[in-house]
Amino acid sequence: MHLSAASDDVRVSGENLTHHWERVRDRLKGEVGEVEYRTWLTQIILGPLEEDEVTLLLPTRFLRDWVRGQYGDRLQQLWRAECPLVQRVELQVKRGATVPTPVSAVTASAVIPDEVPAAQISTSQPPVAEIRNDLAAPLDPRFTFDSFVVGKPNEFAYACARRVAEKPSSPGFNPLFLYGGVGLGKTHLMHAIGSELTKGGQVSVAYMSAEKFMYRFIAAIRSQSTMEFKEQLRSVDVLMIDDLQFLIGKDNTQEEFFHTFNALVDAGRQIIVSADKSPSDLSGLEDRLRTRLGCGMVADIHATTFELRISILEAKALASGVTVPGKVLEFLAHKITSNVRELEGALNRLIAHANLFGRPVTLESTQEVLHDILKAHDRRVTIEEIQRKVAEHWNIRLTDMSSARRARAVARPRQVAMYLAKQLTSRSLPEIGRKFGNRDHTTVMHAVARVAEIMERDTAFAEDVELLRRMLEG
Ligand SMILES: Nc1ncnc2c1ncn2[C@@H]1O[C@H](COP(=O)(O)OP(=O)(O)OP(=O)(O)O)[C@@H](O)[C@H]1O
Repeated sequence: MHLSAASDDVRVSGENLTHHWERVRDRLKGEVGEVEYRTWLTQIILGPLEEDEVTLLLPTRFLRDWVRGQYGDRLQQLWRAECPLVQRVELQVKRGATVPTPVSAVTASAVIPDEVPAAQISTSQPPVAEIRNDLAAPLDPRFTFDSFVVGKPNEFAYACARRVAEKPSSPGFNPLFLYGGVGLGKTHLMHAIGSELTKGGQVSVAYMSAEKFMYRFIAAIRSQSTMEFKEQLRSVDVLMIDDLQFLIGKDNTQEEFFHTFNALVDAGRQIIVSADKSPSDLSGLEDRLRTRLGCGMVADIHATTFELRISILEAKALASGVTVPGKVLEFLAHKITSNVRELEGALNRLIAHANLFGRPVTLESTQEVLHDILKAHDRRVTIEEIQRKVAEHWNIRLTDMSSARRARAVARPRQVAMYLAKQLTSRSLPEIGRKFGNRDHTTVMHAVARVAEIMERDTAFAEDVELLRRMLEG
């Protein structure tokens, strides 16, 4: 019954009830302040009074929970004080509830969208963190915990991610802040958490890059649908924002993110953020945001070790079904140390090549196929290193690299060292000559030509030189 009598002798008319509600609202507004009121409370619509219970309607489940959690008790007290017939306040979701008046140029949205049924919010297979209007990006089904190779540099971040996936919003783990250099697995771990959480279809997850967050926010301002945007974000169970460093210098977006962040954490939802630096090092982000970002669990992913790179390569090679010799994996792990993305890219190219041409992967084919990548990764080799390696290889004294001795057992390795110095460093012939006991540049020129010539006809010698080159380049 709409606006029924609360007791036999005292009745509350619809008009009176509205009047009481206005007074309750005004008092609340006075208590919480204009901004807070505009953000959360303008959307409450007065519903029916039944017995001693007044119903207040909100357009979404999220808002209902929020208002109940933050203002529920206070609303009840104010109602009781205003109208003694009202003893209880019931907060309900009303589909299609509209805001009576636009709130402001930026936050106004004449129509608040219907509450999204849980089934619609949660994802289907393959897991897609989609919530209405493509707000979030899809999760990559390849990025799972199973496909993530764990080693010393990432074991802590992995353990934290696992923990959040098992028990979101646990105290001490909210927010989860993952940070580390480029291509080290932050996005992979976030998607893995998302996929795990959406498996049961009960949890809604929104994943997006900080950049997308900003563009969506700007678009919402332009189309005057900021409120809808806020609502969408604030209705998820888990919000994941990747590459937060993008928000540095974007003050308005930071502000919006800060409010969303607070609203979600205060409502017991999980936030997961990734960045290239720790919260304290993200100078350019507002202090209050940095403080809040750092107050959950902060986990860094360190640069990979040789062992981790080998394990990752082994796992990816195995999954591809192509046999990649251990020597090739070691070679790649030595050469490509920057990040996992590049390592993976190199391996993928080898695998694609092997599949395309039906040829086995060898060290030689690897060097050929990855010529450009390897070149870019050539590390700076010094002439001293070359001399040391070559002397060790032919078992001669290091001092013989610059001595005047001309015996072939000494002269040939010295020539090889000069040849490699020319090939692997950017030093000029005179500079190389100086490092080899102040020899003339023509001596170096002669050595380079001589070594190349012998390599042409002596395969064993050529292999020796190639091996030395690979070791030095590694
Ligand atoms: N430990 C790992 N095991 C398996 N694959 C990994 C691992 N670390 C990274 N990768 C892979 O490396 C690639 C790059 O990882 P990802 O995109 O997660 O890096 P990121 O840290 O988010 O980088 P960016 O800073 O550029 O956003 C992905 O294909 C990912 O699957």
